Amino acid sequence: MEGEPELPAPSAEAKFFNHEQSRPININSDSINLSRSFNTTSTYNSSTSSSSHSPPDFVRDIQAAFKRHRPVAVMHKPRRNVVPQRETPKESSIKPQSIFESKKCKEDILQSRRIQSRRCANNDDVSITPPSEGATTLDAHDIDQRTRPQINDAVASLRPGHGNAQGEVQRKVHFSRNAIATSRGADDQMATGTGDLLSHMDSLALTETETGMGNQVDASAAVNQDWRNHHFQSMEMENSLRSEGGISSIVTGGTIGVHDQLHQFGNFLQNDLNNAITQSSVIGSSCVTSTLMNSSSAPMISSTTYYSQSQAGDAQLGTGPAEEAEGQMDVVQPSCSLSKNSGGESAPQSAVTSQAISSALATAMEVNKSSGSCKGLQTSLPHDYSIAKDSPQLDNSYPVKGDIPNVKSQHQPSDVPLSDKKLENSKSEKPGREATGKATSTSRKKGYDPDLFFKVNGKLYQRLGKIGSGGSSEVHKVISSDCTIYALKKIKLKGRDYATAFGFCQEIEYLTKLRGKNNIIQLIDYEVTDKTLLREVMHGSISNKVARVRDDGFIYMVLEYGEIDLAHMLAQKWKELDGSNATIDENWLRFYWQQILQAVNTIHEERIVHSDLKPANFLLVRGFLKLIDFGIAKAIMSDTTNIQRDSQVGTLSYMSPEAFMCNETDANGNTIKCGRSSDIWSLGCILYQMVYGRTPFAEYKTFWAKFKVITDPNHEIIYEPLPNPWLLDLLKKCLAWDRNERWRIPQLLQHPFLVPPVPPKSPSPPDQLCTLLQLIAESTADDQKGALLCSQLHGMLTDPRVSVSRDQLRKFLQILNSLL
Ligand SMILES: Nc1ncnc2c1ncn2[C@@H]1O[C@H](COP(=O)(O)OP(=O)(O)OP(=O)(O)O)[C@@H](O)[C@H]1O
Repeated sequence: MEGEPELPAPSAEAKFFNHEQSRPININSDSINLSRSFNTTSTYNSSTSSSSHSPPDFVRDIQAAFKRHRPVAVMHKPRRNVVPQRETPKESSIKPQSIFESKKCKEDILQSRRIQSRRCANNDDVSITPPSEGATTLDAHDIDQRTRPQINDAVASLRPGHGNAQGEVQRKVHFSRNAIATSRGADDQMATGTGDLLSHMDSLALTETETGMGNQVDASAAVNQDWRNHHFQSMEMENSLRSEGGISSIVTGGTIGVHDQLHQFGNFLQNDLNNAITQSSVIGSSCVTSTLMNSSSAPMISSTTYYSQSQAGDAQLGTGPAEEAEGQMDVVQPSCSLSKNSGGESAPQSAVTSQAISSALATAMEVNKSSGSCKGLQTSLPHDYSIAKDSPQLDNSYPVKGDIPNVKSQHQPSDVPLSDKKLENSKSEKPGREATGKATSTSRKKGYDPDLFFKVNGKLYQRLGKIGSGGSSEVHKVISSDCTIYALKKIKLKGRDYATAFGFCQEIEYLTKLRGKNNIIQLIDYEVTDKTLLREVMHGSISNKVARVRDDGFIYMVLEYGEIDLAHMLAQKWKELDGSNATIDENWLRFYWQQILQAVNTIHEERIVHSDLKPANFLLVRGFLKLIDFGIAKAIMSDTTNIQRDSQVGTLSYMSPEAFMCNETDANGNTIKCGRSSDIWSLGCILYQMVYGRTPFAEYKTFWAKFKVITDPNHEIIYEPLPNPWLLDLLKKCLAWDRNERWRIPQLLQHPFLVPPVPPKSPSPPDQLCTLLQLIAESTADDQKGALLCSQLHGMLTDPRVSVSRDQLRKFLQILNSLL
């Protein structure tokens, strides 16, 4: 595995904006983009080039020239988080007892729902008072006998019949701080879905208790597996809801500031619901929550709420006329197991977002409020539904899962002692309120919660978790209103210079150009919020390229979602091989190498040089590799084969010699340029890594060491012996130092490693005889008899109906011999 190159001394902030260049970079040990501001007299000879500056000057030059952060995709330190598959949080183990308890709990719930459904007819309010602060984790058996029925009762309030088609039911849910609450039909339009929700909850409970995964649920995995199902279920449900007059089903948990949060989402959907008295707007009905309330962090109802999924996706929000009322706005229902983690990248999948469900409740409450039927909304709940505030087990961050045994706080780092957690909670309470207030006002203004949704061209995408972040962007996993998973790349423009912004817009341009090419990641939609900027950059009318974007603009790119990148695939592959002497399976290699070549061929045919090819930029989408990240790609002008670069760009370990020396002059006085062959070098590095498990210059750890060897034409790359000599040959064809000697993609696609030469067929005995006879006939052309015999024999041998025995042959030869 490759080590990290040490880069030239970064500045204190390690972040530069090069006014001459197009991009800012963060310099860290992972990656580097170099600007060519140190373009001086260096030549192909590395020693010359490096010696043309004293190191401190050079360092300064380079620092000034670094453009943007380009992490080196080393296999052992991939930047992208691999989705943990149903990872179990350390803090919350499920004990058999818990499972047993949770099953019991489920029965309790079912029972209490029955009771509750009767109560519902009487327009009960439900309030669950939160317990004191403290614990962050709760197992089912931690829920004491007193609280469980309360929870159950609360959940039971979701029973069908709580709202009904006549519209007389006006159930309210009051959330006290940290309260777990359940939903109820907000009014008649919310009646029917409750039943669906409950059935989902039931099945969820079953799922969770039976599988013993009542803690963290891998949202992504679940989403991936089930979204199609969910989609259909959603549609089904939508239809049924429409025909039945509409409902809203809501399950939620509560936390501090819940009313604010409820209010904001209420605003978001108010139009929908107000205009849709007879329409359905089903929110999150399919999701069952296991809710952990934490007042300190939650952007909305709870900082960490686990949606355990059973039938996620059964409901759609904002469909039908309600949606129309919203004005083309697609609203995403949180149908899938979701994970929201304020911690961001480190645990994208573990984070669960509960907000849509919470929001649904908010909506319901808003509707109730606005309809004047919400008198119970702010009131306390009947005490039999309350969870004692001082309950020893349940505190402000307790998970309440209804019938789900075990959840844990995601928000608080697990290594924080409990007492500290308490402290943090109490400390953060106030800011939490303030933050919530802010979020609320933003949400009110925008009509949706920006912490939860992204809006691109009027369409909402619900955030499922952060996938990763590049040098310039954040990439999130999102779900659209039709339950399709996408990746959403968000680039903040504020503070960047206009030239950089132009670069970002160019990525959009390339992706637009590459639409329909199935080995390139597909751009589904995009929005540059700063329209003036977009206009300016696209028309090339930026007057001051070094000026910085001052407004809070963003670029959003909705992209096809890739499951895993090649860097992770390789890491996984090598992990599997670890300890054994085996090498990567050649067929596996061929399969993906061919796809890599085809993807790059696609852009080369479109006269685009990628300039940052590395395993992390090949994503697996539905089993095939697709190329991503055209952030520094460049178009080749029609009259040339090279691209014009102001700067050195790329990721060190995969950068070609000419990329290091771009724009310098070679020994013959020619300017060194980058072109398609630079990409071929990078491909060679990728192939080398696929074969040997490390990049060709991995042993050179520092930037300088790498720079020196890569730019040295006499440096010999070490190739360990390989069983297949063609593979070795292929590597050498890609990693030829002289860019003119490197093979091009069409040739590489025909290389014997991919297309093994077919051995020539050895001629069959009759063929040989025929040839022989031919020769004899020619040599005895003067002897007519001999020639006749030869042609007779030839005819016999070539006629498939005639079989000639050896004896016959011998006789013929004897005759022939006597004649000659
Ligand atoms: N369509 C996608 N599907 C899934 N994951 C993606 C997708 N696009 C990007 N990612 C993930 O997000 C990471 C960052 O994305 P990308 O490389 O496009 O951003 P960047 O800011 O240009 O990064 P870099 O600094 O590498 O150039 C990628 O390494 C990849 O793991």
